[in-house]
Amino acid sequence: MPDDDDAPDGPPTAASQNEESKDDGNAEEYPPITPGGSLMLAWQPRDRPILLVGGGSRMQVAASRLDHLLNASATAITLIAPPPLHPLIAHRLATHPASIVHHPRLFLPSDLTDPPPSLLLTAIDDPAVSSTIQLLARAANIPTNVADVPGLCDFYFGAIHRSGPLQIMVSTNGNGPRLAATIRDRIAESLPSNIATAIANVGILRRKLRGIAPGNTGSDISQRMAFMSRVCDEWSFEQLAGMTDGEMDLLLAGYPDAVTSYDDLRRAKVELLLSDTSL
Ligand SMILES: C[C@@]1(CC(=O)O)c2cc3[nH]c(cc4nc(cc5[nH]c(cc(n2)[C@H]1CCC(=O)O)[C@@](C)(CC(=O)O)[C@@H]5CCC(=O)O)C(CC(=O)O)=C4CCC(=O)O)c(CCC(=O)O)c3CC(=O)O
Ligand SMILES: NC(=O)C1=CN([C@@H]2O[C@H](COP(=O)(O)OP(=O)(O)OC[C@H]3O[C@@H](n4cnc5c(N)ncnc54)[C@H](O)[C@@H]3O)[C@@H](O)[C@H]2O)C=CC1
Repeated sequence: MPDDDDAPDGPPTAASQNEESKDDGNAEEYPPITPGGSLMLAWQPRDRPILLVGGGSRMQVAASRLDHLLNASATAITLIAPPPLHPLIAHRLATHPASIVHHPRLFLPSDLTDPPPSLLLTAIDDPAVSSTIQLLARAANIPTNVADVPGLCDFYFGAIHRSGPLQIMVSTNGNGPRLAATIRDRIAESLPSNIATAIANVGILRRKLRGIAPGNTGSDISQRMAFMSRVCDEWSFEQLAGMTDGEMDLLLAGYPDAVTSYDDLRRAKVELLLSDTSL
């Protein structure tokens, strides 16, 4: 009997047998698989319907979920929560009326069908109702988070740090949520202060690059990727954060071959300025 607790239940499938037969003898060269983690993604809710159930005040869980949704630009949130509402939720309803529809009542099964949400979050203090909602959602294949009940969650929330375009989520995979927040704070403290500007500038540079080299063949893409990778590796966060629009254009003038270093670019800029004034 194999003593592998992580092995999936049931007989091997055609796919798993096929995987075994593909072992080419280089197994020790490949990174090991460590099951038991989470699939961490960067979900883009956009206008897809999302259902949030609960609006309580004790631990502010629904209020925090709502803020996460709004920060992710979700625009089709339905909130099912009888009064009283947490004051932060009331404030968000007032400031984001186009993105949130509030029904001041208890959950109804029809909330899962009319329309079916792409995501369901519950933050309520009634475990029996929580598990009924989760059973209905599971039957309808709706990914669900039941705050406080890991066994009923298809996905967990994590401790999140946000700075402009940068977002970092720490998960302890259910082991220590409070520790996740502490680790998040330590990571945030260790980040350079200009990191958000550096990332935003790289975003601008990448868009400019696609403007001057819009090709979509495999080699166009590889060339753009190699150039951007070199810029990101060779320039420091500080240099990237300080990059002006004109410097970006100068840097891109070397595309696809030269990736000018920060010092060379500054020197080229001075030379350009000098030659301009000598005209
Ligand atoms: C599984 C998970 C499911 C989910 O909710 O998604 C879950 C479950 C449970 N939380 C419990 C307790 C606490 N949760 C917090 C705080 C947070 N909890 C969050 C996520 C998660 N909590 C998911 C796992 C994430 C991971 O492990 O990485 C954070 C990170 C994100 C967020 O919720 O937004 C947010 C901090 C965010 C921030 O600060 O920014 C605090 C601390 C505090 O409130 O200050 C406490 C008290 C201290 C303690 O217990 O550690 C209990 C026990 C209840 C009991 O004892 O009865 C359970 C149930 C259980 O473990 O069985
Ligand atoms: N991150 C986490 O995982 C954490 C989870 N929790 C848990 O999350 C849950 C919610 O906590 P709080 O936000 O403090 O809220 P709360 O406990 O103050 O209020 C519960 C809310 O649920 C609503 N509610 C109850 N039954 C409902 C139903 N059938 N339909 C719609 N709404 C219903 C109530 O009207 C109220 O707004 C609690 O069980 C709490 O223990 C608490 C701390 C951390």
